[in-house]
Amino acid sequence: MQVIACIPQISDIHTGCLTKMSSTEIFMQRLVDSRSQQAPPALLSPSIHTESEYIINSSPSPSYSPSLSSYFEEDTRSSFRNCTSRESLISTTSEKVLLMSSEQQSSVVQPLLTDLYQISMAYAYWKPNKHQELATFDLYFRKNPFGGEYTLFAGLDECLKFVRDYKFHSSDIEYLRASLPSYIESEFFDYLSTLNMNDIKIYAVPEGTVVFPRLPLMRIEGPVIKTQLIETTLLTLVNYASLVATNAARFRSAIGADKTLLEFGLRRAQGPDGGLSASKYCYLGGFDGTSNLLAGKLYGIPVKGTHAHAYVSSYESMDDLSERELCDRITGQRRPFADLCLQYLNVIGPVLKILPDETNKGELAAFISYAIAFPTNFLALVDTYDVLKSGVPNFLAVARALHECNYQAVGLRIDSGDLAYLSLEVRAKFHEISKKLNLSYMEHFTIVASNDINEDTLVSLEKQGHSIDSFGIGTHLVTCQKQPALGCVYKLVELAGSPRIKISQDIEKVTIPGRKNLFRFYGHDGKALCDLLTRIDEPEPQAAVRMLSRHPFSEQKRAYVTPTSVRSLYNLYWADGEIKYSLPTLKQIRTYVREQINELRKDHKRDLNPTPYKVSVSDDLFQFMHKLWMKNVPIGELE
Ligand SMILES: Nc1ncnc2c1ncn2[C@@H]1O[C@H](COP(=O)(O)OP(=O)(O)OP(=O)(O)O)[C@@H](O)[C@H]1O
Ligand SMILES: O=P(O)(O)OC[C@H]1O[C@H](OP(=O)(O)OP(=O)(O)O)[C@H](O)[C@@H]1O
Ligand SMILES: O=C(O)c1cccnc1
Ligand SMILES: [Mg+2]
Repeated sequence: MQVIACIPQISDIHTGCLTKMSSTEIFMQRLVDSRSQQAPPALLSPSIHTESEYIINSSPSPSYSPSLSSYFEEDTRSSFRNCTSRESLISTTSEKVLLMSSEQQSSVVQPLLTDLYQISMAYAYWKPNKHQELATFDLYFRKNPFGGEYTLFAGLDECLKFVRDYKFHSSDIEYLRASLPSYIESEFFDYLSTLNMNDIKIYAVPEGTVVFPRLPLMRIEGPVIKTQLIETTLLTLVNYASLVATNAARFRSAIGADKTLLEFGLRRAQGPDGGLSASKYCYLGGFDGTSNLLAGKLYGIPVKGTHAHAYVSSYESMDDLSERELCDRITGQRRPFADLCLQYLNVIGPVLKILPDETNKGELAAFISYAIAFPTNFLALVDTYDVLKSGVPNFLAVARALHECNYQAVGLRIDSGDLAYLSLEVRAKFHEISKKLNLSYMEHFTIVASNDINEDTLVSLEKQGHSIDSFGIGTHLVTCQKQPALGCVYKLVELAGSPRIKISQDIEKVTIPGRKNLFRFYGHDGKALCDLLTRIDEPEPQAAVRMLSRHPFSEQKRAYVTPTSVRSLYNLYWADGEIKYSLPTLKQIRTYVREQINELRKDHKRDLNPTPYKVSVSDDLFQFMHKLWMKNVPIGELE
């Protein structure tokens, strides 16, 4: 079986258009192949063919305040206008691609993507006919990641697609028959082969909601065999998604709303599926784009990119240039572009106080060649030899020559050295040149920085002062360097109408029993005050009504709270075999994430020792839980 994410795509952004038929057919064929001959009916339904054409254009907005206007809606701007707008910096030229409907799920997400013990338990539930007993499970985590005090809930959309498409295929059943002990009754496998998730219910907080430890992010109700069987897959869909989305949001908070953040992590991610998920959920968490083309195609994320050192070092001298001319954008006249670049290097050198002879001519040739290939999107990687003595003067010479041919360069990327210092020095040189040449836009060329950037680097760069417009971030973002896993768990809280509790010596690990509701209280400033869990049949808390909220475990920790407004956090997302709630697009979730983070008080978000947010329980739930706790803990005997 092949994971869709591994499959080489039929075109990349630089090589032109995909044709509608071929991409659909090939994509479909791969989906089918990858599910061992049988594609699930949902994947073969005609709806998958309803894809529409989009233009991959410049990004919608480099800022952190994207409007709902789609990246793909800005489809009519000319290349030249793209290149002059700051929004389009380092984006690719306009290319037509087909955006696949994101209705489908990576084929790796399927019922066998689970732990053996789920199937073992399923059989053990089924054999004594216990499997239809109604169970409730809570999915939650116990500690916020990265030393922070909030987490973004992500992955819900994928969980819902998973339960929607849940079906063991004949090869899965064959595999299970061959793998499990031979005395397992054959009827169990027959039962599994007809199993679907139509009679379970999933309540959840909306995807993108800011959440906290111990809050059930999802409440799953239904026959115990089914609700148990989906544990591992739901956890794997939520854990990394929420972790990396939270990481992205923290990077965003560190650098502010006005900088462009690009995810460059595919090469460093934990495998192809990890790379694809990283691109998706970093965008959700507040990044502006990705270098990952497949993520762009599948999820409609803006794709952006520059070039690598290999390209620069592939040229040794000006003699390597096989093409030296460029057509003027307006007149169409052929211009001696390489000669113009050399000429302008002689003008720029003295202004920057460098000897034109000293810049690396292989680098200059590479820049010239790249500018001829992408005259409207020229962005040069300037640190292959020496940023200030070679890369920047060469870049500026080419930019000036482009101007002569009625194009505007976009900017440059720095991938080593002291990024704060270099960016300020480079900006100062832009300033000098723009004054000298009387070309004011040159002062505002984009400076992209990359190279092992993490959250602390961003915080530090902000403190030092810098002139970077855009950050390309890979390794530390997608691998979640500071904390590589979120510990979401899935715990039974009720069976056959009776509450269940899991006791632990570690008080934080004791589960909160029974079916519960979840409310967020807001203060008069519109900021979130605290969250409150109640028993399922308690009356809903009301705005302006004072009520007692209690710490779930510490008896003495309690407070009266009078919320200005109250929000019920759960929606019923899955019931009667269908997704009940119209799911927002990735872009809408991204906007919601920003609103959610704005609802949090600053002190919960600061990078050093943030204030913990209060997650409380109602008095009723507190009493209920502690009674059950007492009942379940045996009294010790001292001798
Ligand atoms: N001004 C700065 N403040 C804090 N961290 C910075 C700053 N500039 C760069 N960094 C970070 O410092 C690290 C520098 O990496 P490293 O020591 O490997 O140097 P380098 O510039 O990549 O060296 P080389 O040119 O040899 O590859 C990177 O993680 C980078 O993100
Ligand atoms: O640094 P990251 O945050 O992971 O971002 C992605 C990196 O990937 C690229 O180069 P690569 O690391 O492959 O090679 P290089 O370090 O030698 O440039 C790019 O130049 C960045 O440095
Ligand atoms: O486009 C880039 O500059 C890029 C893409 C991936 C990794 N590093 C850099
Ligand atoms: Mg690197």
